[in-house]
Amino acid sequence: MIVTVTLNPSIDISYRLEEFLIDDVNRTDKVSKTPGGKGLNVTRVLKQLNANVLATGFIGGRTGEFLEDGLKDLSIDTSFLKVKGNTRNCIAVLHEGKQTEILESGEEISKEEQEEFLSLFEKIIKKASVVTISGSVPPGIASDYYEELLKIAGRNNIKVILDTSGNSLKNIVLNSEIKPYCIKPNETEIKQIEGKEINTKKELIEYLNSNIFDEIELVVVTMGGEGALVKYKNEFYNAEIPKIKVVNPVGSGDSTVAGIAYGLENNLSIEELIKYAMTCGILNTMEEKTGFINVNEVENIKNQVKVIKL
Ligand SMILES: Nc1ncnc2c1ncn2[C@@H]1O[C@H](COP(=O)(O)OP(=O)(O)O)[C@@H](O)[C@H]1O
Ligand SMILES: O=P(O)(O)OC[C@H]1O[C@](O)(COP(=O)(O)O)[C@@H](O)[C@@H]1O
Repeated sequence: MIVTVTLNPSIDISYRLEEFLIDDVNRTDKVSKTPGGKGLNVTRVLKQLNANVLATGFIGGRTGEFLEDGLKDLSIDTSFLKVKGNTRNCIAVLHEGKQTEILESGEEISKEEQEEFLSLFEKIIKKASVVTISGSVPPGIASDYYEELLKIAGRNNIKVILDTSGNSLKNIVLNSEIKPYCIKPNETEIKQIEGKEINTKKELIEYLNSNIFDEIELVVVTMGGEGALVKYKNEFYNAEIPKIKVVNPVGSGDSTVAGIAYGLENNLSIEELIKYAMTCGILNTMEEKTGFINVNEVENIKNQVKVIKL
């Protein structure tokens, strides 16, 4: 089983506009509202891949109920901790080929709620082989909270894929006693870890060879339409992907994480795992909906992804 952790889920609202008018009124009938937050996008794609998946995290209020109902409609198993604060909304405006996002930070999670979640997490991961942890943490949660989750997963010998950014990622890579099995930074996030200038693949390889990544077995640095550079057990792989028509790229990193989790759960070879990860990311960009792929196209796209050992 794969457990997906979304500590800061959201109702993802997307508005598509021909033109985005600043300091003016924008009207649209092209609206979508889906259960979101990075980990729930991961969950939906895993469900589409027929994986045995359980979603957990904090939810609260009417927005939390909307979110849980949306997952139930997709027959997704959930075990959320209900909290006092309301689940947030995140808005993406898709306009003129661009994507402008307004992400609420979410409502505060109390110390008691944080403690309660650690107990719930310990209980539900007993049957898991892979855990994904995605996204930002809501207010009230210290940046080392993810380390607590890693310790619990470590005690239970479970592989963790961590997809986060900013201080949460920095803290895990630079300061955490225990490391995740895999991280999936994009090009911006990898530079944020130590504020490094990384302009070429050669520089990226040099950076990934530095000892701060020694204990992380799998590092997947995604590069949007340019595919990814992957470090696995000190070997490097370049993932070359086909040129496709992008409809909506929101959630493609999350879909990539779903592909990695699927690969680990099914003990795929590293080449096959990278192909699945890229395929899920690509297929998500080709859809209007976030955290959604056309499963009928998996084989076709996978055959067009090239994984080259460097
Ligand atoms: N323009 C694109 N064309 C094709 N595939 C894409 C494109 N953008 C993203 N992808 C796919 O999704 C993956 C993750 O995208 P990326 O933008 O790097 O992540 P994030 O959403 O985390 O910023 C890429 O490695 C690729 O497989
Ligand atoms: O948890 P965070 O980091 O605040 O991000 C939440 C947002 O990220 C998204 O998952 C989109 O992320 P990506 O476009 O980076 O894949 C939205 O669904 C969600 O609103």
